Amino acid sequence: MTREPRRTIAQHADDALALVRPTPTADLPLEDAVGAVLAADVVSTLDAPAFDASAMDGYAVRSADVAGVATGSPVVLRVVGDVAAGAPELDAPLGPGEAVRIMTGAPVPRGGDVVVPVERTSTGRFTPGAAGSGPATVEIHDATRSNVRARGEDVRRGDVVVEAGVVLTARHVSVAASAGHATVRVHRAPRVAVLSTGSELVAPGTAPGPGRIPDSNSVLLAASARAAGARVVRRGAVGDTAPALVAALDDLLAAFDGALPDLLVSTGGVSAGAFDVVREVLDPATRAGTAWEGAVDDARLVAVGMQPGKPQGIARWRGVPWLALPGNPVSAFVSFELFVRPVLDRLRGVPGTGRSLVGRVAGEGWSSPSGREQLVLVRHTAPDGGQVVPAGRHRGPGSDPAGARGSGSHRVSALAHADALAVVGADVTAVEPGDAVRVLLLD
Ligand SMILES: Nc1nc2c(c(=O)[nH]1)N[C@H]1C(S)=C(S)[C@@H](COP(=O)(O)OP(=O)(O)OC[C@H]3O[C@@H](n4cnc5c(N)ncnc54)[C@H](O)[C@@H]3O)O[C@H]1N2
Ligand code: MOO
Repeated sequence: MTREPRRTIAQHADDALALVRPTPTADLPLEDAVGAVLAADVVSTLDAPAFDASAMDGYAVRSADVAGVATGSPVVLRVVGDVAAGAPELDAPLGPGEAVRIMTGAPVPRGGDVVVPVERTSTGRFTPGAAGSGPATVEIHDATRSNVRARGEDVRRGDVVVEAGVVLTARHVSVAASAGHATVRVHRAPRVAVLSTGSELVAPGTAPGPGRIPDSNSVLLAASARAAGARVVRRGAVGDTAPALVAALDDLLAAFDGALPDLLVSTGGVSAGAFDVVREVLDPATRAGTAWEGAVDDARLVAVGMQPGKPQGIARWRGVPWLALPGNPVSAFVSFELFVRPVLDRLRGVPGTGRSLVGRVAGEGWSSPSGREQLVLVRHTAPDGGQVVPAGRHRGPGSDPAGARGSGSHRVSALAHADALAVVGADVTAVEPGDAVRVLLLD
């Protein structure tokens, strides 16, 4: 067997990122683009507001005519017309002593520069459905606010209103609509094929039988990738034989309507066991002379200086990037967060590299392996943050994340209990209560 090179988390993450490039771009209708990453700035084709618009239902007037209102002198103006939202601007400018009935969002006539809300006039209120009718004159009671929204005061034609690289939400696509667009240019959703290996695995919901357990990792990885914007095909529980794995990988290459996936993600079978089938397929010593020897390129089985998640595989299967994660559920989760998520982000066009760590304080101590970075599922002790403690249903002696009984990478309950992932430096052997810790906040 080939000796494993030792890599840091950062080095392995870089190796994984180097496998992929952003997906091609296409124009998508606005509603279909939510969740995708914007590939080109959205530039407004319109001014917003598009014209000087009324902010109130009321009367458009000339400020010169209503200057006396503030000093208590009554002002009576002639009502010369109506302008509703959606109507073109009136042809004639507003003359001295004139007012027009105007509705919210309607263009203010030339010459008019103040809109007096109807309730601040002698009219009191307009009657719905009675457009165009009303008293021939109006007395203005208050004209302290202009209530005119100036053309272009929010957005000017040519302004960038949404920047490339954002994960589009409903808010962003509504702004694109306001800016005159029906479509936006986005990166195609990454196509991700997920499979889990292990003859002990049964489909979720199936009674396991002796020695067998539910396949939770393929659910974890498929759901995580989908939530990260990918189109996912999941293949659960491939048995621990090389031909079964080879057949499953080839099936997955054809699972996206004839298009190749952008990424294969597997769990299990990468460590030192006699049935570690991913290792068997990737290791040059065991794949030499097999029918699938030529399918594997750039394969590396590495020991990453981390706990959990040490054994990792990376390769191309018939040219398709493949990240082979370890099988322990917490190891699979941590591996997704540290290696798969950044790859998905690069595929879907997110600029930069990932989420930043935030500072917290340990509410309890725990031990940490020397020479390896430690990833610990933790939970905040109060909703407002501050202290974190290791997560998991059965805590207390024996639940130390790096204690005598191993890293706890089998403790699935912690996945549901945690709200953050603490990252402890490789040189730290014990975290004491009150120590500063860096955490990734989990969604
Ligand atoms: N002699 C050594 N043994 C092990 C080493 C080592 O360095 N030397 N590394 C350990 C570490 S660390 C890890 S992590 C695991 C990784 O092993 P594999 O990737 O080969 O994973 P498996 O052996 O297939 O499974 C490990 C464990 O996880 C359970 N599992 C697997 N797949 C799933 C799934 N889809 N859903 C739920 N649970 C799953 C599996 O039943 C095992 O209990 O190796 C250590 N051993
Ligand atoms: O690295 Mo293993 O992932 O410690 O359990």
